Amino acid sequence: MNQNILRSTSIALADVLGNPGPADAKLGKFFREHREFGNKERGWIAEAVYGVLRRRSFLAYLAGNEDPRRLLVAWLVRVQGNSLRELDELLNQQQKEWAQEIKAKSTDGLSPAIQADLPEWLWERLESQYGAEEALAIARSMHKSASLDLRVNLVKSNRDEVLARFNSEKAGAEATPYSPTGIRLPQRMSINRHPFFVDGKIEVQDEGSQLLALLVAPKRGEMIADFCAGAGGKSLAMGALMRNTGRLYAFDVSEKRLHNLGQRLKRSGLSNLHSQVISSESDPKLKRLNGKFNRVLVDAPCSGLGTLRRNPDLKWKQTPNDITELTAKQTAILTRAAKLVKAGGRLIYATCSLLAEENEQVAEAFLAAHPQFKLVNAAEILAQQQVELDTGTYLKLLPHQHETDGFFAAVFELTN
Ligand SMILES: C[S@@+](CC[C@H](N)C(=O)[O-])C[C@H]1O[C@@H](n2cnc3c(N)ncnc32)[C@H](O)[C@@H]1O
Repeated sequence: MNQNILRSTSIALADVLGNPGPADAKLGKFFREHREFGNKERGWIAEAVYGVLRRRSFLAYLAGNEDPRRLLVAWLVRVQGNSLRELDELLNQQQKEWAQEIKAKSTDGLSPAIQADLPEWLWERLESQYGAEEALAIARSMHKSASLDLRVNLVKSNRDEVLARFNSEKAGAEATPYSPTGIRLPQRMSINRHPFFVDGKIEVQDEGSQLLALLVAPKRGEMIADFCAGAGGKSLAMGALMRNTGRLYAFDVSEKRLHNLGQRLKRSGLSNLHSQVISSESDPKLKRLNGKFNRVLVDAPCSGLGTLRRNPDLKWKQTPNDITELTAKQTAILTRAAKLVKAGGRLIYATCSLLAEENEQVAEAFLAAHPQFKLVNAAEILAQQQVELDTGTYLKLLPHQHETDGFFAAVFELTN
């Protein structure tokens, strides 16, 4: 790597820090506009940009400000632990002086929010919810990048076949600890051209997300709705659990996301999945489906704070006001989706948030307003699915404990 790469990285970082929009989309655009970089250089730039986003407040403290170049120098010296000699080719004279100054800076007495690398409001919420020690452990576990988890598509393959193939390629693949269909690769690698991916034998899916599909526990021949299907990660997992029988409706307000689901559907070999764009949760199209479903999954739009290993920019973008708006939306979607459930059927509410406001509080308010639904123990359902994981009545996955993204889920059953 050379000074030119560092200059380009600081341009990409300035865009990600200074403008609205998701970091991955901005970085994608940057690479499309800078085709001169090869795979190795792109990897380096992405790692540096994400590395800074994960430790932004710690690095800003060390750098003295948020100048992207100073943040990058601080990341190289204090997070990556590079010596000044190792950085000789990469830094210009002025940057070498910054590096020296940053290396010598004491970090004694840093505030907990800076240690956790969270905005103050978010640190306060996590601390009051989990206690200081666990909140810090959760936050720190998200300073690292996530492993690459794959889901084996049981309609086309099995876990042994996929494990054997990746291990013959020396990819260091392992079975995931909880999901019976999961495989974990230690390194992020480009999987899109892998023959098993092209053939639809595998999908990229975090183990936590796979567990949510198992928690829905759809059976062969049933009517299932995925109310917020997005690009269909959980729809595809559920369709495979149903062994391509029954009927699975994938709803979403985003035509673009459902279009992406369509692309993945072709590879999956599933024919039991029907996607439908809705205008909102109160789309009149839904009326004819009231009381028809054995299972309805609401994988609600949320703050995404459980996915900070992948999307570290979210912690700097969300505001307390966003959380208030999201909880109102989550409640409205859950309330409407509940009408689709048939007697004896189940409604599953899920988020990838860590905040009680979006999780337990939404679930409790729903139960209070809908006495015809009762809460079902998530650990018991998972045990029936051969998954040994007991996080209590609710499913609560935390990155520092389960090495998955942070997820919450509550299962409600409509009494006969
Ligand atoms: C957490 S994402 C879903 C992820 C998806 N289930 C998966 O596993 O890949 C939430 C989704 O809710 C959708 N959404 C937002 N408002 C909605 C609404 N009122 N009704 C249905 N879907 C909605 C968003 O477009 C987004 O795709």
